[in-house]
This record gives sequence, C-alpha cells and structure tokens, in this order.
Amino acid sequence: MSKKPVRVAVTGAAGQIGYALLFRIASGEMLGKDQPVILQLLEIPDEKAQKALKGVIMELEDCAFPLLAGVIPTGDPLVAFKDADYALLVGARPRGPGMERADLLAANAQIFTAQGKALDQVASRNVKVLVVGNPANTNAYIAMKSAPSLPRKNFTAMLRLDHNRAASQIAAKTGTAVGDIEKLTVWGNHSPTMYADYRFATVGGKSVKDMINDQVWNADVFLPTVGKRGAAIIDARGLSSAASAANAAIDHMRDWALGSNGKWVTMGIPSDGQYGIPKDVIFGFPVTTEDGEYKLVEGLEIDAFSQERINKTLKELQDEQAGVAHLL
Ligand SMILES: NC(=O)C1=CN([C@@H]2O[C@H](COP(=O)(O)OP(=O)(O)OC[C@H]3O[C@@H](n4cnc5c(N)ncnc54)[C@H](O)[C@@H]3O)[C@@H](O)[C@H]2O)C=CC1
Ligand SMILES: O=C([O-])CC(=O)C(=O)O
Repeated sequence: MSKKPVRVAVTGAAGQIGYALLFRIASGEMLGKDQPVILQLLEIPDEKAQKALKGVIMELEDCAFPLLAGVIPTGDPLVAFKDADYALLVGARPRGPGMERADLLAANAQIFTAQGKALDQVASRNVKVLVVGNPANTNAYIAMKSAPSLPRKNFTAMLRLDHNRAASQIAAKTGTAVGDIEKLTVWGNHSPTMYADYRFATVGGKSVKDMINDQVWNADVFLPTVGKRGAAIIDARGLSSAASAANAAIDHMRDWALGSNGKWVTMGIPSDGQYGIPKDVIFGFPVTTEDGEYKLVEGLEIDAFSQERINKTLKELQDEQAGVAHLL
C-alpha cells in the first residue's frame, strides 16, 4: 500500500532557492522515492510574487511527478503551515554585494516572529523546521522562541552548506573522494565566523588532519575559503548561492527524516548546554541522525585553537540574539 502523503511547507517558494528546491522535493529526493508529498507554498501576498509562484506551480504540474499529491499556494502563513510535517523557511531578503549576513537581521526578524507564531498555532506538533533564510541561526532562534508550544528540538538552522563546502575543500586538498570523508563538522554560526573542524575527520580510516598536516593552511586558507564562500559566489554570480543551498537543504532534511547511517552531519540545533554553549543558542554541532531524531556527538576534545574559534562564533550569535531581544 502506498504511504500517506506528508505536508511540506516551503516559504519564499518563488525565489531562487525555491526554484532549485521544489522539484527535488517533489521527485522524492528529500523524503524518499516512496513518500508522497503535498507542497504548501508561501510567498508574500503581493501580485508579482504570487504570479511568479503560479508559474513555478505550472512547471511542477508539467513534471507530472508521481509523488506530488497536491500543491497549495498561499500568501498566508496559517494556510502554509497548517498540519505541516516539514517546514523549510527559505523566504527572506537575501544579501547583495558588500552586505554581511548580520545586516539582514532587522529586515528578517519580523518575518520569523510571525512565522514562528503561525507554526505554533497550526503545524503538526512533530513538525521538523529548517531555517535557511539568513541570518539562519538567529532566525531559527526567533522562530523557536515565537513557538512556545512546539518542542525546541524541532527548530534547526542550515549549516549543511558550510559542511558540504568544507568537505569539498578537504577532498580537493587531500586528493580523496568527497563521499569518503567522515567525521567532519562545522561549529557555530552560518557566517564567516563558523569553525569548520577536520581534526576528527577520516578518509578510509585515515586521519585527515595527519594527511594535511599543515596548520597554516587550516588557519589561513581553509577556514577563510569556507567562511567566505557565500561572498565569493555573490561576487562571481552577482546573486547568492541557490542550487548549492537547495542541495544542502535537501541533505539536511533527508538525513534528519531518514537517518545518516551513523555518519556525522552538521546541523544548527538549540544547545542544551553542551560544549559550554548556553541553552537555546542555535549552534552548528556534529550530530548523527536516526528514526527522525538527531543526536549530538558528545565528548569531543576541544583544543585551545578550537576553543578560541568556538568562542568567537558564539559571541557573534549572542550579539545577534541581543539585537533581537526586544522583538521576543
Ligand atoms: N543558510 C544558508 O546556507 C543559506 C541561506 N541563504 C538565504 O536564503 C534566503 C533566500 O534566498 P534566495 O532564494 O536566493 O532569495 P530570493 O530573493 O530569490 O527569494 C526569496 C523569496 O522569499 C520571498 N519572501 C520574502 N519574505 C517572505 C515572507 N515573509 N514569506 C514568504 N516569502 C517571503 C520573496 O518574495 C522571494 O520570492 C536568503 O535569506 C539567503 O540569504 C542563501 C544561501 C545559503
Ligand atoms: O552568502 C550568502 O548571503 C548566502 C549564503 O548564506 C551562503 O551562500 O552561504
């Protein structure tokens, strides 16, 4: 017997990331090739945006995806999030050349307060929320705080793009296959302060740190390359990353829903105090996933260099939180 459809809400559905994301969700790449989905698509209630959304839906229809059990376009978060099992909060203002993600804080904070409240009112109590819109960690924090009746653990932010970027850089440096890299993680904020950490990483059982054995490359090349990759893409394309962001969102949700088979992945999750990160800060951590739940990898040694990096990205997150405290 075929499975019952699940409801997947996507905000900013007519935007760049939406265009790279919806077709892959509808084809089963996110939740499995046997899982029908109903897409509940939110765009701003503006004629141009709603018309663009209509066009995207025409294209979805024209794909004749067997797993696509319905599409609900709307300008109202209460409709988009009604009974949602998954919610991908993509809709936000992206940054342009010369802007830092923190510049988006004020512009986007209101969106995530309203959407957190709407999720609180109408979504499934088990809804899995992924915040992609920047600044992603703090937006996830705002949504979580605005949804007090939902479990805190349901709110996550996307650090998977940073994780995938780090894996690619390491594969290139070591001449190994990206898919063979295990136990990599990215700590902290989705911003240039994030700390991509390959101290525990292995390829075919061999230590990546030993293979590279170059702390100057780590500090002066690798970390800035991964941290500033988003800006490098804006510089090259004139637009922020979209296909790779959509791909990371698929990876994040797929692993959360279907499990990572023991592999470490990076998710931005609300801290419970582990590694000295204060409770509720949405922080990139190494996790494994199984049966629809993520589990933080605990007990890793944090050396002085790593602690300094973690402190820096934590401070930035705490400053962002202080900047939106009046809204919560
Ligand atoms: N966490 C991550 O790794 C990444 C995050 N991003 C962020 O993702 C966000 C979306 O990026 P793009 O798709 O490129 O932007 P875009 O501008 O192409 O699309 C955003 C869409 O969201 C819609 N929107 C704005 N406010 C909304 C609201 N309140 N409700 C529903 N829809 C709303 C807009 O009308 C627009 O269609 C940006 O904040 C960007 O910075 C982008 C890449 C990576
Ligand atoms: O840099 C941006 O504004 C978009 C983004 O978050 C990324 O590509 O990592």
